[in-house]
Amino acid sequence: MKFTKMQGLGNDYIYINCFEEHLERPEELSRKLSDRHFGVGADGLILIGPSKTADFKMEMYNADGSSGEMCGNGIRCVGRYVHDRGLTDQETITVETGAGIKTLRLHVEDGKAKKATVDMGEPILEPEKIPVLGGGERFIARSVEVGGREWTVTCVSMGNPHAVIFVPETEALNLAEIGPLFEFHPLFPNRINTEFVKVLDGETLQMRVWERGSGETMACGTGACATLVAAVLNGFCKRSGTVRLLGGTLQITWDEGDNHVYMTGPAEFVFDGSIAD
Ligand SMILES: N[C@@H](CCC[C@H](N)C(=O)O)C(=O)O
Repeated sequence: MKFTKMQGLGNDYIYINCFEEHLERPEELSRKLSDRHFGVGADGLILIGPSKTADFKMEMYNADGSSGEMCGNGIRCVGRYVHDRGLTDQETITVETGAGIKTLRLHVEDGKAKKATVDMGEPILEPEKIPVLGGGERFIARSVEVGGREWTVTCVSMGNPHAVIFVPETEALNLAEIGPLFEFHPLFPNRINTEFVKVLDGETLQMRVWERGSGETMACGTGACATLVAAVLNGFCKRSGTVRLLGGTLQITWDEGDNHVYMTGPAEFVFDGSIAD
């Protein structure tokens, strides 16, 4: 079976072209191939295939085999893959995901879709839809005890669930210890992606992320969108800004007109490979 490894800001996935390949157990394959010592090494697996409702369909699996509804860095790589490998000649494409159909505008340079702007849709703020327990209209700046410490948490879904926490410093945090305590906290029935964010100024946010199912990653596109939305809701940031992650930066805008979040960032090929069995 052929595969392609790609990355968006160091958030790396193994991509399978399901127009050509047939997969039986993607959860198991994701676990096996994502292993950085015994496999190819990745944050998970992304399948690109035909859709009945959009130009393409994307399915994503985390490194532990669980599935995610949406992947912001992954969808830009899907855009680059289908464009650069000749599956489309369009520069605006639609992709069906577990969080609905997303529209991508590809930024083509020298024949390559090196960047994309993705319409990530409207953020979901109702606690029962995120989902997070606790009721109320929105889950903004609520105090939650995790690991014997009080954290101020804002929850946002970008089709997948995020808990955003504003902290004075991100570097010193031991994410390997705190991350799983949030991910498996009983407050979050579907587990959670957690972003730890330092506000640098009114349009610049610095973030580290502990991803549901993959642990700490270099970047999370949906997480960067949730972070900007949470920063606006808390009065820390303008509606358009830069999110700095370990692997690079994303430009995020929460449009006042249509209430949609727009994400712009790069997408890169790493290598092609094949798996014997
Ligand atoms: N890295 C992704 C998000 C991947 C899915 C996430 N771990 C989940 O389970 O929701 C991104 O760039 O958005």
